[in-house]
Amino acid sequence: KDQWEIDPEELILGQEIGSGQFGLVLEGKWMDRKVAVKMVREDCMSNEEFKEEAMVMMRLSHCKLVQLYGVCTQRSPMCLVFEYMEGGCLSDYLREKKGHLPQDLMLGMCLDVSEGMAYLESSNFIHRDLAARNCLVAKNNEVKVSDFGMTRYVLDDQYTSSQGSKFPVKWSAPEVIKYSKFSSKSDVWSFGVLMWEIYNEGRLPYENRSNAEVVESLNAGMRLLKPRLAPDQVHMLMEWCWKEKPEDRPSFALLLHELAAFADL
Ligand SMILES: Cn1cc(-c2ccnc(-n3ncc4cc(C(C)(C)C)cc(F)c4c3=O)c2CO)cc(Nc2ccncn2)c1=O
Repeated sequence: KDQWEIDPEELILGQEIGSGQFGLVLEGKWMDRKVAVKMVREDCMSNEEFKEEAMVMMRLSHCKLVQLYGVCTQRSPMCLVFEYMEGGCLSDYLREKKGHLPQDLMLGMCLDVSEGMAYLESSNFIHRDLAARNCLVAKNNEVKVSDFGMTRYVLDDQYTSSQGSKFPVKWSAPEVIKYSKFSSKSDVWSFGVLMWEIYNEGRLPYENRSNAEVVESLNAGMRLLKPRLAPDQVHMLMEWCWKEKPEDRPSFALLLHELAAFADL
């Protein structure tokens, strides 16, 4: 049997914790561990694609990535079994904690994400939709990166095409918006926006601007303003992530190094 195959008999399903991109997500129990179980609707992903994806994601293992434990393909709908993250998604968490986020917690969150992303970068794996909404919070307030690479299985072209209404323009690098040119350096651009979200306590970037207006202002060289709570040195990193040319942006390895230095680690 394939080592990523989980025996459905060992899986106990619980409450619904959300309706994800590909279908229902339930909390559950597997091998005495609390898990999150994502049911994948057949029309979203072919079985073969699904298994191949699972093999890739099983190999990507890091303490700051939400871990895939395995898959259940013997039943329909198939499901993905993940480590359970008590705190839910980071964007909701930031909004709930607004006004009570100490500086070292916000810096720690940026550091957590940069660690997970530096690992993906070293594995030549591109996230493609890095944002606070796609990070999760663990019991100990640790932040982990989630749903990396999963955009490749979204069938809704409102989401996948850069002209689509659901495309994450406000987190996307110029070369992604113009040419769909994804890279770890375009993930770095998104990381800059994610740092802005953290220091703005979960506020949405360019809140009352349309995607078209955002593209226009970026072309004019305009960038998101320094969040009130962000130290100058962190704002400097954000602006570095938003350099027009990908090669002028820092790597995640370098961002991790800088953020660790700010945290005196
Ligand atoms: C692992 N995990 C996943 C989730 C959870 C629940 C519902 N939808 C999602 N999401 N969220 C976002 C998401 C995004 C994508 C893109 C392709 C990148 C667009 C693809 C997805 F498949 C999902 C997904 O499934 C998640 C994230 O995968 C919630 C957890 N935990 C809690 C705990 C308490 N309250 C709420 N959630 C948890 O531990």
